[in-house]
Formats: sequence, structure tokens, C-alpha cells
Amino acid sequence: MSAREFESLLGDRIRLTRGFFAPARAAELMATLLRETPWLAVRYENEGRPRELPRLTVNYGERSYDYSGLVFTPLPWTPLLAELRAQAEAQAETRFNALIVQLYRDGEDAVNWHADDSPGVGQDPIIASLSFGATRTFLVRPKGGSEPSLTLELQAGDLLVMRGDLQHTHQHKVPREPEVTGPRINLTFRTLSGPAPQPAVAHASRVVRWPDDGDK
Ligand SMILES: O=C(O)CCC(=O)C(=O)O
Ligand SMILES: [Fe+2]
Repeated sequence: MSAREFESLLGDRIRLTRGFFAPARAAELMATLLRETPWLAVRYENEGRPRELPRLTVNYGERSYDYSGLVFTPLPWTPLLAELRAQAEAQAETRFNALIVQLYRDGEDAVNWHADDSPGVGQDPIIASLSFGATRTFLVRPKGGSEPSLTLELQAGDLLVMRGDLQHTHQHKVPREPEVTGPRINLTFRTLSGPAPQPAVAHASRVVRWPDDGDK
């Protein structure tokens, strides 16, 4: 299967396929994922203080995964997520065995500067990211730099693939955008190998029906 047309950025280490899913399909996937995902609010402690990740997160796949210093136990693939994985694999030209599904409930939810460089993802990971729902800004900056070198507006149906040594040289971020009122779902597919991570930080998570009981 040949890859769909994409925009090549940062020395071909980011490939952006706009409209990988057509608007109607992207909207349908947003609604289904919003409804069917058992959203988790992740609580953890930082220097003795209780914290909660500013987004809802669920892991799928065959292996536990450490992320932001937390270790997540994955759920088994659903038929829909396995189908999306196959489509992402065809475009990224690799195989994936892990998925993080994240819900940014509105523009107050975000992910801070980081690189996807957990030991489990290997030396030069290929990571495929699918976006649904509200358009959000995705920033990339060189490690050690403060100014973004790339600013993308990720729209519903877009597929972004990171590859090569990008996770060693750069960090990325989805900033808070208080003016955004709608939810966004992001799926990142990864390939994990090596020993399973051990929990580093004690945490307790809770399942959230969103938006039904988001405040409880
Ligand atoms: O939501 C996004 O577009 C990026 C998410 C991300 O960077 C991650 O899950 O590691
Ligand atoms: Fe990331």
C-alpha cells in the first residue's frame, strides 16, 4: 500500500497528512470515541501535593507504558481502534502495539513541553497522531530553546507522523487555548519493546463519564 500525500516538515521528521479522514468520517469517529472510551482522570502526587493531568487519558495495547512519570495499564484493542491502527500503520509504514487516547475537554486542557522519549519507545520512535474534534495548536521547539520552531493547527481528521531523531532534538506541546470551548480527541500510536516499566510515582485514577459527571 502506498502512502497518501503528506506535507514534509523539519527535515522529513514530521509528516502531516491533512484530511486523512474526510470531515464526515472524522465527525463520526469523534462522536463514537467520545461515547465509547472509558475516560480516566489521572491523579498523582508531585512533591506530596495531589495533582490531576489536565486531560483525560486511556491506554490500549499489549504493554504497560510509562508517561509523565506514571505507569499506565492498557486496555485490549477494540475493533474500531484496531482498524484505526491499521490505517495509521499503512501511512506511517510501520507496526504499532500501543495507543494513548487523550481527551482535551476544552481549551483549558493541554499537554506541556515534552519529548516522547520513554525508554520503551526505542531509539528513534515512529509515532502516529490522529486528531478529532476541535482544532488545537501543536508547537515544536528545539530542546534547550524557548521559541517554537514550528506551529501547526491540527484539525479533525489530520494525521501527523513523527520519526527519525526528532524526539532527541525537539520537544512538543499542545498549549492551553482558553477560547477553545469544544473537546478534542488525540490518538497516538507507538511501538513499545524492552522490559515493562515499573511504577515510579504512586497514583490513583478514576473513571470519568464525560461530560456527565466531570465535576464529581
Ligand atoms: O494531542 C496531541 O496532539 C499530542 C499529544 C502528545 O504529545 C502525546 O500524547 O505525547
Ligand atoms: Fe507527545
